[in-house]
Amino acid sequence: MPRPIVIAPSILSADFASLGAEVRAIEDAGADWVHYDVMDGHFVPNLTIGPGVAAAIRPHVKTKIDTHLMISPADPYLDEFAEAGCDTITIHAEAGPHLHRSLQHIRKLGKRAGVAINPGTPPDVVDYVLNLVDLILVMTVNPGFGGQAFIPETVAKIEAIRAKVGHRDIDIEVDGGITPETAPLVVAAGANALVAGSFVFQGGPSAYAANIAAIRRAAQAAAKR
Ligand SMILES: O=C(CO)[C@H](O)[C@H](O)COP(=O)(O)O
Ligand SMILES: [Fe+2]
Repeated sequence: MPRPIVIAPSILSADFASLGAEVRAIEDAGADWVHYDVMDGHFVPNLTIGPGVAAAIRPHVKTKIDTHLMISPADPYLDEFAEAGCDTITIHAEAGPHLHRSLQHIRKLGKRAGVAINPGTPPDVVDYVLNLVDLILVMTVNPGFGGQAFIPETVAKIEAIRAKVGHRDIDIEVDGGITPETAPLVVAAGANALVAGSFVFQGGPSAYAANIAAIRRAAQAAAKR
């Protein structure tokens, strides 16, 4: 069975002064997961939020917190993100020397384990951890900021990852520059989980449902082909 299409709005583009209300609004508008971006000013050139804010929004989230750790090292913080109530914890393959050990640790914490790969990273880094991952995040921009343009060369890499994953129970997620125009490209290449920040949050809460629906429609049309 193919994995269902998932739309995961990135709260990087939400109003940080009202995160609880923003999370409730995107879920009411049809979000499948809440994508939670953690940046350390070291692995990526930007700083965002940590496990404390994840714990604060947890009571407002009915779906899943899909955590994208853009931090190095990640290992010292995995327990804290698990305790905060994150459901999926995704680490970057480039962020540490012990990808296998880090993924084992996330699984031991009882969480879904994800591995993310930057646009310049070859797909082969996932070859020997396929049995340890629930999600592979193919970055479609260089991580660090919302609102960047989709990098078209990443489409071939999504295809390569889909060929490796086959019908395993693993989500293939994309993140960066996802809109109704780019969604069909990534879904046709094999992605099923689509993160979108600036597109979903544009226009404020009254526009969230239409924005999510526009991406979902474009993705589902491509999935049927
Ligand atoms: O991980 C990220 C950036 O590193 C964000 O999830 C991503 O940027 C989403 O934002 P947008 O849809 O605006 O590109
Ligand atoms: Fe992200």
